[in-house]
Amino acid sequence: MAKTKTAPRARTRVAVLGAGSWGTTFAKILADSGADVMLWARRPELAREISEAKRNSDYLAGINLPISLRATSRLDLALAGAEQVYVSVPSQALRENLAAAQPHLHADATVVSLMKGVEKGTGLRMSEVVAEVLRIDPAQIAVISGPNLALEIAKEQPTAAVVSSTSLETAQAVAMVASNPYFRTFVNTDVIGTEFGGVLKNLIAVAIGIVDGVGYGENTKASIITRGLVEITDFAVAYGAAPETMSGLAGLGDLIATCQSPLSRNNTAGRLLGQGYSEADVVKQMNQTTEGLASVGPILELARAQGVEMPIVEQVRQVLAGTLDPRDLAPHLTTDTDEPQGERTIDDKTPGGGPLRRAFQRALHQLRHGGGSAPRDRS
Ligand SMILES: NC(=O)C1=CN([C@@H]2O[C@H](COP(=O)(O)OP(=O)(O)OC[C@H]3O[C@@H](n4cnc5c(N)ncnc54)[C@H](O)[C@@H]3O)[C@@H](O)[C@H]2O)C=CC1
Ligand SMILES: O=C(CO)COP(=O)(O)O
Repeated sequence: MAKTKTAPRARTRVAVLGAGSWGTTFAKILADSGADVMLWARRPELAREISEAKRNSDYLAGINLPISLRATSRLDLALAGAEQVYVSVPSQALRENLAAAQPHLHADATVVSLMKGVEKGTGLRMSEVVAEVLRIDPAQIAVISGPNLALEIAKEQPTAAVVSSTSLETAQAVAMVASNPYFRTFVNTDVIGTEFGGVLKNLIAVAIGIVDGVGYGENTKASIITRGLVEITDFAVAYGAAPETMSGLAGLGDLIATCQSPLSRNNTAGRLLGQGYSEADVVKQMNQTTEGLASVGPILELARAQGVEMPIVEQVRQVLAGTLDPRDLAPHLTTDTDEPQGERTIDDKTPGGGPLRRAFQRALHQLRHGGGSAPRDRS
């Protein structure tokens, strides 16, 4: 019997906007996953180096890029026929880049944010900026986040990430195109949690860098990471995230990677602050995007709006402003208000409330006001 020939599956045409360390690495992930990728670089000389030498010596020194990867400095060429558009520019530059891209974008294209920041001034998440500028169906928008230090992935070290969209179908379509033997993608529909996980871990990584720069050791760092996870979970849950997302790859996973690695720019910036450099000096020294520095202000404003306390992020703000000595940054286990302190002194795995937590708070309140002993950490 003659074998039926199956036609080879057409390669999905995708564009990646931004040829910095993550944009270039993601273009490699997509090309290695079998997609037909066009990478947009702002500078024509960088686009030429990527297309001709298959190198990006400014951002990914020593990495050989896939032969099939092409780059251009023309947005119209990058976007022509692209079914999926992955965006990896600094968060504060997203709006202007989207406005430039819009006339060349296919009406049905899926737009995928790879970014981990919020917009100053509006406090919007990147998917919200995409929705506001492009006015497309939310089902056309996805975000990708997780423990994804670019250089490790460019070296093809096995990594997992989360693709999130309010449409599971969209998340799955993106995950299909962005999966290969070294890059495994999981899907969810919790865009808020997935995005905030990436934004908030940067702030805790800056705090970790600061105490590292001061010379404090593992106890301090583990305390900050643990308390930081509670803090960022409280924040994200207050904005509608699922708590499980914060203990998954896009929350805890990314928090661990970013807080542990000297490859992290947020961690590095924090270390310089801890060594006594001012914010202005640090910004001058970092020649790559350091989202955490720009996110501190908007995140604290959003936290205030929901009544969420973020003592560690607040201390980072004070170090940046030069009003707190980096040596005084500590996992904030006490507060300076007269309020009952149950909310902040319970080491609770269910941030955001629950009957058990409320009962515990009542007991703590009684103890405190009835002259009993100090609250104990339950962990
Ligand atoms: N590098 C990493 O390991 C990862 C980065 N991300 C996120 O990806 C986003 C981009 O980060 P990276 O690629 O690392 O940054 P980068 O600093 O390496 O590259 C940024 C790119 O954006 C371009 N760009 C376009 N418009 C710009 C403008 N107006 N101002 C400045 N640059 C402009 C730059 O030319 C450059 O190619 C950030 O939100 C970051 O948090 C997410 C996961 C991993
Ligand atoms: O998001 C990242 C890892 O998941 C990269 O972190 P940095 O932006 O601090 O380098």
